[in-house]
Amino acid sequence: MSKVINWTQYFMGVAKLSAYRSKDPNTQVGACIVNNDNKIVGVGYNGLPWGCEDSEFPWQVREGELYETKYPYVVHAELNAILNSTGNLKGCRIYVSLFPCHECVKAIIQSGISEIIYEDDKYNGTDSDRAAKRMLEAAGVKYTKVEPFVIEVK
Ligand SMILES: Nc1nc(=O)n([C@H]2C[C@H](O)[C@@H](COP(=O)(O)O)O2)cc1CO
Ligand SMILES: [Zn+2]
Repeated sequence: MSKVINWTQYFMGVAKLSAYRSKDPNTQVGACIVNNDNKIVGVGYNGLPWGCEDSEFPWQVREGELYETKYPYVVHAELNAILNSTGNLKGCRIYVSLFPCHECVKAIIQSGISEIIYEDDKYNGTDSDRAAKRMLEAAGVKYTKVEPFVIEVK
């Protein structure tokens, strides 16, 4: 019998495959938005906005003056997936390889997405993470952690 993956593995797999497109040398994140018919309606990974060349922005820099780091320039995977999506996201689920930050959570809530499925939560307990969860709980958006699913890319 050939191997068959379940829906969660499939959508998380698409999210994680997308993450491999990210030029971020420290954290590659992928996201996949799915509607109630189990159709994919948006994917994204953390990258620079259109027109911003990877070679001209400081991907390697994580500390020091904000302007000199990668942080003000990168579009997070979740926001890219929302911005890349087609149509109304009300009631959709978002599969993301890393739990969303407080900024993406605002976009997730406002777009009508009703559930977050995530795998990694390496920033668990940070202020951003706590603020994110505070908003999700207030807005009634579910978040569910799933076991790691290995995608092999050679
Ligand atoms: N959920 C997320 N989605 C994302 O796309 N990111 C992006 C922003 C940066 O490009 C990178 C985090 O960089 P670092 O601080 O781990 O070196 O991942 C970060 C988070 C974490 O909340
Ligand atoms: Zn974010």
